Amino acid sequence: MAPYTLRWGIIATGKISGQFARDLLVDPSTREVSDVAHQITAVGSRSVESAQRFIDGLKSAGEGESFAWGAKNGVLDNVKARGSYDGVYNDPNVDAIYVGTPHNLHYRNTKDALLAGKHVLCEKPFTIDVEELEDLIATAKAKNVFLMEAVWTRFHPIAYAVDEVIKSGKLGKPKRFSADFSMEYDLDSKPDSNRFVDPALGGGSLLDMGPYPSVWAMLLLHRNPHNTDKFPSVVSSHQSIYKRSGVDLDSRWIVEWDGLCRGTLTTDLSAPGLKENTAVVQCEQGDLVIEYPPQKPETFHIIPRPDRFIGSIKEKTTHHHPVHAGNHGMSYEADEVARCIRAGKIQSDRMPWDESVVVQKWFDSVRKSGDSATKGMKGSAGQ
Ligand SMILES: NC(=O)C1=CN([C@@H]2O[C@H](COP(=O)(O)OP(=O)(O)OC[C@H]3O[C@@H](n4cnc5c(N)ncnc54)[C@H](OP(=O)(O)O)[C@@H]3O)[C@@H](O)[C@H]2O)C=CC1
Ligand SMILES: O=C1OC[C@@H](O)[C@H](O)[C@H]1O
Repeated sequence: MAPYTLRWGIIATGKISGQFARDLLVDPSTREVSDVAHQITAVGSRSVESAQRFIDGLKSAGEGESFAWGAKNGVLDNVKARGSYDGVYNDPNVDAIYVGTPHNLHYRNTKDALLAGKHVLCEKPFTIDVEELEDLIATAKAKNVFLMEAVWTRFHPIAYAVDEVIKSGKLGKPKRFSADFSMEYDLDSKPDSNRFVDPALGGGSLLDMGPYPSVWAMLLLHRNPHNTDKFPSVVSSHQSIYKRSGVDLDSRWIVEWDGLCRGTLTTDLSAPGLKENTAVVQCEQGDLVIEYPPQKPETFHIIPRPDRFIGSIKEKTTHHHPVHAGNHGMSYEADEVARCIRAGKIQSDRMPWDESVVVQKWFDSVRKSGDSATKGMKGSAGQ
């Protein structure tokens, strides 16, 4: 049977939109996919020149680059450069919109696309606050269109492999959890307009990096068969402030899953991160440990408890699950969007709205309890 082909409109021509578009141009068979395929039919930017440059860049992939396949095989046939985002929302040749703008714009761009009747994949973090997110969900329901937060990591091969271990029950009940995303970003060398530095763009470590320790909290704890708490909340948090602009340099928060355990989640723009244990769940029978980087890990370990504690895991085992060669790792989430839309679904079981809401509420709590320049930032829902 011919694959179902989803026609994408890309909103914004920044760094990650480029990465997402290049992954749409990779031959799906290289990741063993034959049921869905992708086309890019429009690119929208604040300037038509930038949209055209973006398209030209995709078309001029060098021989040997994995995304050269798409240009030769029709993925960019009939693609249009648009000098406004509206031009993409209103394009009848676009089925689904990818939103790759800074955090403060996710709500406005996603809402406009949904209102135009388009399906939407919106970059993380979904919105600035949970009111915005709830409004987007209500809009997707009202328009009967698909909506998902682009948490790409959830769709990586390693995420499914970790699921299997958790669901097998061999680790037993979780006792505690920690997950971190840190990177030495050198904010001092960046201009005031940089999206990490500028509070008006939703800058700081929490909103940008917080989705990744949260991925592992959701996969290792929240979706764990031992968990019954649908609304785990933040019981304590702390933020350090980057003085020049007032954004959070680091954020730390503790979440409690009632009846299960607590987890510590951290983000940091000033330190390089933990190579071998970026996320750890300690369970009755042994530990599961995921290596850096948390947004795209390739390796996890299952580790026995320390010698003087008895557990049924007797030997350390190491498990490698890289993304397929030639693929940055974003095509898997695009495949999920295509499959859901083909099936007539408006949300994904793998990245459901209620789980985005749980995480968004953590960010709201940490932000509002802290002292950063985004503390009082209100989303624009209802305005
Ligand atoms: N999944 C992942 O791995 C990653 C996700 N991200 C997420 O993607 C989003 C974008 O990040 P990234 O691509 O790094 O950001 P960039 O700054 O590289 O790009 C953002 C783009 O948004 C558009 N834009 C519209 N209004 C503004 C504005 N006022 N200021 C700046 N840009 C504006 C611009 O495109 P134009 O001029 O064409 O309109 C710009 O190029 C964020 O939500 C981020 O968290 C980022 C990196 C990795
Ligand atoms: O989503 C992301 O993943 C990779 C990071 O380097 C980046 O800051 C972030 O936006």
